Amino acid sequence: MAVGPAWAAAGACRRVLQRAFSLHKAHSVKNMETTLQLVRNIIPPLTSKKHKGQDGRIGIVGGCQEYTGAPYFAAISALKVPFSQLPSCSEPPAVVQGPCRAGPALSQLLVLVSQGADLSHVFCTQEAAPVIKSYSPELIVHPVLDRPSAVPNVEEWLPRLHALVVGPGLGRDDTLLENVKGILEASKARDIPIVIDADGLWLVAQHPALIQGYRKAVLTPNHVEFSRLSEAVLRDPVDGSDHREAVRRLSQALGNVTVVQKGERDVISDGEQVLECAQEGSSRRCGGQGDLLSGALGVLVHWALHAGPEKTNGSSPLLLAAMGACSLVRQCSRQAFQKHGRSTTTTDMIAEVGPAFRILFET
Ligand SMILES: NC(=O)C1=CN([C@@H]2O[C@H](COP(=O)(O)OP(=O)(O)OC[C@H]3O[C@@H](n4cnc5c(N)ncnc54)[C@H](O)[C@@H]3O)[C@@H](O)[C@H]2O)[C@@H](O)CC1
Ligand SMILES: Nc1ncnc2c1ncn2[C@@H]1O[C@H](COP(=O)(O)OP(=O)(O)OP(=O)(O)O)[C@@H](O)[C@H]1O
Ligand SMILES: [Mg+2]
Repeated sequence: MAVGPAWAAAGACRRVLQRAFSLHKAHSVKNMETTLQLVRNIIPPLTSKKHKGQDGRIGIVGGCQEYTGAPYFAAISALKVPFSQLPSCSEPPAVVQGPCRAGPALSQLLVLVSQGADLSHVFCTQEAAPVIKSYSPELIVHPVLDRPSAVPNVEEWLPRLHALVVGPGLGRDDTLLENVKGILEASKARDIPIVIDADGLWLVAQHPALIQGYRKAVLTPNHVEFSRLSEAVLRDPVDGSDHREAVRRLSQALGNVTVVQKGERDVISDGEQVLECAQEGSSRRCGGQGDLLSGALGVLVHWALHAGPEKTNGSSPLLLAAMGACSLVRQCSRQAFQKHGRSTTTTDMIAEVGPAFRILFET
């Protein structure tokens, strides 16, 4: 087979990346920069040639009586990641909220983007819906998750969604979890990328077969969720002395599903490569930062898979997406902490998504 220069360049870049991350600590700053350069490649350019929906619509599955903040944080962070899709004026008024695309000059367009765009759908319980809607008029909220018809109700929207984030604020009610099983199966059948977090991970720990071998899934466990999952899947206690190997093993056991273990450093693996995100964040550990990550990751996963191999230079798109989202959330945390110190909350971090994105990916 003829090997072209682009392929050779891709191979060389992959080897550089692999070598870079196997020598992790010594070159961590350089490695982060190498990967962030690839992340920049997957960000879709802002152009007037795009059609409605091309840059992504994200669905969040979560939100119940107890937890309304988590799905809101995930949905609003997906909405705030800049250069996402602008709503078209031809969208039905019932679902379009916020600015629409009517051919404004670039400067106006940038202002509109920084105000947010219509792309986040939340699928939650009846009780949670009015609460989530009241946080933001920009979110599209479907009160369907506790209905007997939940699966077909969500399935109806799947053709219009580019990625699903499952679990923030879902809770652990058996009926809801049963519905989410059906939603996961329907999404896999359509080959939709799925980010699984929080109670979605609880469900996966009970039924690992749900995502076993699904290469378009990314799991984002925190410390406790990671231990729970590892024990369920590997059936032995986690080796706390080697995070990288523990994450790689879990990913491999799940059939190379991408795993992002959040912590002081975020460890990311697809069962083969292992990356670490050591972007400076902050010491503030308020609730909701993980939800911010899962929402942003939903957008980046779509962008990375959509970008194609010439943009990712042969690297795993999901690893790049994870590295991008982790860096973004940590940078938001750092900037928010500089302004608000110990009183920083996740809402302060959301306000930093646009500026953090520019610093990381547009310089
Ligand atoms: N405002 C909201 O509505 C929020 C709701 N949340 C939701 O709350 C539900 C339960 O989530 P939990 O994260 O509490 O999950 P769990 O109920 O599994 O609890 C995990 C526990 O581990 C602790 N933990 C986390 N990281 C740790 C670490 N590094 N070392 C030691 N302990 C650690 C947490 O404090 C928590 O008590 C989920 O649906 C989640 O999405 C959270 O996302 C936070 C914000
Ligand atoms: N010790 C730490 N130092 C710096 N950043 C951290 C630390 N622990 C977690 N983070 C960052 O905080 C973000 C959320 O991780 P965390 O472990 O708090 O998730 P979580 O428990 O799921 O959050 P949530 O409250 O939303 O459920 C991640 O981007 C991660 O990089
Ligand atoms: Mg969480």
